[in-house]
Amino acid sequence: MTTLSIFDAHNPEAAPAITHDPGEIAAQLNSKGVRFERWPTQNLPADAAPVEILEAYSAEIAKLKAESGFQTADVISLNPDNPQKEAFRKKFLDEHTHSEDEVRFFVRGQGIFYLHLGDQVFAVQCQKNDLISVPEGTRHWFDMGPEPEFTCIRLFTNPEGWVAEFTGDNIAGQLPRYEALEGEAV
Ligand SMILES: CSCCC(=O)C(=O)O
Ligand SMILES: [Fe+2]
Ligand code: NI
Repeated sequence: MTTLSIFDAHNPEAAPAITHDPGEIAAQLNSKGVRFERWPTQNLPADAAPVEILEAYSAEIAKLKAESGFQTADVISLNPDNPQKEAFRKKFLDEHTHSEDEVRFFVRGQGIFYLHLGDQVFAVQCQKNDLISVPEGTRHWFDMGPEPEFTCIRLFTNPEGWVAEFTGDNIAGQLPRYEALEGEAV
């Protein structure tokens, strides 16, 4: 179930405020300038090739490109049998920013986006159907967990795609990781 857990960035050990209501999650995120919507998905095989996924969602990608000026789309897809899963998980686990607006659309599985907005961290446990934006300059990180299972379409305004600037802040290490949040919020 999609879940939003809001933490106090200065008191990461305090219990978060938790909601599972998609309307409430959207309202909370929208009030911070973050887009959150639930879009229809198709049932594609877990091992579908990126080109097949981009083709299957070409209408949605065209809509997002026309609306928001996105130039590039790619696909990130992980399964628990991926021998490089630990390295992939690590790649996104530290707080970073992007110098452009980005969108993520979960067409399969789940993962947690942590958005550090002012004095709060919004941990969004995204699921299949969830579309979330990461506005330019937003401090954030992503945890796919130890047994990753997801397919995400990513949209970029930068033709080169994913470029991250790490903040050097270790806040990500102070908040509960995927394993802890998964149990707490379900
Ligand atoms: C679910 S997409 C992988 C994470 C990512 O692209 C990001 O943190 O920018
Ligand atoms: Fe990112
Ligand atoms: Ni619950």
